Amino acid sequence: MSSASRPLRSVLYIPASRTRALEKARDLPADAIIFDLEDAVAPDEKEGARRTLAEALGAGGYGRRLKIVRINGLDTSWGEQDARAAAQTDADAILLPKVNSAADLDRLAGVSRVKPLWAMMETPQGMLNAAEIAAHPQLEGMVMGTNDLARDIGARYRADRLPLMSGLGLCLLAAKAQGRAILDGVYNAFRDEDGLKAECEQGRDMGFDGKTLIHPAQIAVTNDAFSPSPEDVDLATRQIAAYEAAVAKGEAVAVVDGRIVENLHVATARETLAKVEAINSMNAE
Ligand SMILES: CC(C)(COP(=O)(O)OP(=O)(O)OC[C@H]1O[C@@H](n2cnc3c(N)ncnc32)[C@H](O)[C@@H]1OP(=O)(O)O)[C@@H](O)C(=O)NCCC(=O)NCCSC(=O)C[C@H](O)C(=O)O
Ligand SMILES: [Mg+2]
Repeated sequence: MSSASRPLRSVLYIPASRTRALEKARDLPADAIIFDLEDAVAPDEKEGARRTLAEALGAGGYGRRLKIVRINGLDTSWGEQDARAAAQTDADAILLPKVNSAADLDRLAGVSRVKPLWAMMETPQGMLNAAEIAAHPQLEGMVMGTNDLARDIGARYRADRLPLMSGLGLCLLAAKAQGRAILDGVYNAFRDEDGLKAECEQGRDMGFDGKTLIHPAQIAVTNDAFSPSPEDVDLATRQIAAYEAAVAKGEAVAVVDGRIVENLHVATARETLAKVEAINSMNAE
């Protein structure tokens, strides 16, 4: 199953050096996992984390969740070995941090041709080159790195994320133009449920497929925010029925709840129902 047809609402980072967290994740209801060899792992632990991760993936137990390995940058002493090691596991994709251009992905593709690639979008140069990065033939998805981005542009934290909006928007447009998945950045205050909920809803409304997370306590809120609500399902069902009735009468437009429904709205409604089906099918496992 490709990542396009599976839910990506909640995507949990797990430091690859934390054996207990790697074990715990097998039973967590996150849609996908990013096994992190980069920022969550201290320099002294990098080599050990690579081995620990290979063992954890070898042991399996992560079900149908998308499994992504975030390697260290290829300009570090660990990056190339990380990429080679990740290529030998059953991970679904390799995530390259701090991607500045499509050439960075070419370099990773040279080391690992076998796995789909994901790109961390978290540098000013990366924002400006988002279109060429999204168009890379081996790329499957993008992940916003809002901590690095905020640092690089000198932005302060704001609940409305105004300073980050141009970067988020550029990457969203680039990903959507190429049909790639795109995930929102992390919410650092992992015990603040209300703040997380607000940021999830903002990302969802912008068009992100899901949100990256740092702690298991963030999964339920995020799954809820990125799942179609019962009201969404009800509306979608009524829109499809009304439109089909209109078409049967030779008309191209229906009206539901005082709003027009055309073929494009019906396409969205069908996608909503398909998303619910994909979520139910994943939950059934
Ligand atoms: C933030 C943490 C350091 C907190 O860890 P801890 O103090 O251990 O939390 P808890 O005691 O509340 O943990 C409770 C149980 O949950 C497990 N746990 C904790 N975190 C995870 C996790 N991420 N995945 C799976 N399981 C997890 C603990 O083992 C406890 O289990 P149990 O023993 O059974 O009770 C910690 O959460 C953490 O390290 N989080 C990940 C941080 C991380 O990955 N950072 C890098 C990614 S963010 C980033 O780099 C974004 C981007 O690049 C950017 O620029 O923005
Ligand atoms: Mg980062």
